[in-house]
Amino acid sequence: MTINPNSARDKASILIEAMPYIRRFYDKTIVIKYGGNAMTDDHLKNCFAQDVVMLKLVGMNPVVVHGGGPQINDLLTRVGKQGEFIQGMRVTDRETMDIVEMVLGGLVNKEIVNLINQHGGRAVGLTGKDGGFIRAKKMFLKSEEHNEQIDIGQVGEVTEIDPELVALLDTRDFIPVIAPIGVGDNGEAYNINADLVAGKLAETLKAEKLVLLTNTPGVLDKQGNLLTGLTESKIHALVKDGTISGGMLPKLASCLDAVRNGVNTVQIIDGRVEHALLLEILTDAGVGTLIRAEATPPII
Ligand SMILES: Nc1ncnc2c1ncn2[C@@H]1O[C@H](COP(=O)(O)OP(=O)(O)O)[C@@H](O)[C@H]1O
Ligand SMILES: CC(=O)N[C@@H](CCC(=O)OP(=O)(O)O)C(=O)O
Repeated sequence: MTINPNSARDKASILIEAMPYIRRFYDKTIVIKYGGNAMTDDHLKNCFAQDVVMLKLVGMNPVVVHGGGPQINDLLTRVGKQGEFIQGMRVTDRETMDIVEMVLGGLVNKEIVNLINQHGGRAVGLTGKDGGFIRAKKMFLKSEEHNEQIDIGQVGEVTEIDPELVALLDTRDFIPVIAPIGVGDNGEAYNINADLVAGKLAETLKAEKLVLLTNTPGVLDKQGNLLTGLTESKIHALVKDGTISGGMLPKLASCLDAVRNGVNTVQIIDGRVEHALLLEILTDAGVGTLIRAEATPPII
């Protein structure tokens, strides 16, 4: 059927289509990871902010965790430094850490907060230092060949998230917008991959859904076809044969952690599509890659 958006009947049917989704997600927490690669142009950023406000207005509790990898790279280049990644994690020396905090906790966080507020929401920006709510410790990577530890500087892994601050904001209908910076036992700042924070936060908040917006249609096979219904064993096979690499590695690791720990649905979607978030949550047209627990039957 072709939908004519000018016809009253078709407009109504689009709205009615949203009803089961609104019912399902009403009063539920939805953690949204907004990747730096999906923050490409102003129009898309405005669409994203409108979608978040819409979800809040229909009674859901959206919590935004944002990245900003490309935006950090831009500032590093301006100060004459080159960004370096190992296994999808930025090598973070002290100077880089300062830039990460400036970009994530400052520029990117406040831009998203401002956009949501301009569209009628009430967003509040946080980093893990606020209320000390994201605790972290130093992360070491394992070298694939020699099983040795690789030190990548001030990069952290989440040890604990205190859900109270987010819950408090929720009671007053604020929308939390969270930058992935954690705080260590001695007050030191850690640069944490935003996917890892989003996954852990979804678990801690017992979110109904985790949605990750990025710059691909989802997880693709070697021919570029979209894959969905991915389970742990399928993901391991795709990592082993080199289909999955770079930034997709931490993304899928945190998706798997989230489904293992009680988040009902985890979906990677294309943030370059206008209103991708709204389409994913409120319509039958949601696309992208669904990640599911091994034993769960496919949702559709
Ligand atoms: N199998 C795959 N399917 C899709 N993307 C992949 C795959 N393997 C690696 N990637 C890379 O992962 C990137 C997404 O991760 P990342 O750059 O960290 O995005 P974000 O900033 O949204 O977190 C894609 O742009 C792509 O370059
Ligand atoms: C340790 C680490 O790699 N941290 C990331 C944090 C930002 C991020 O994750 O941004 P995206 O979601 O846009 O990739 C970084 O420094 O780029």
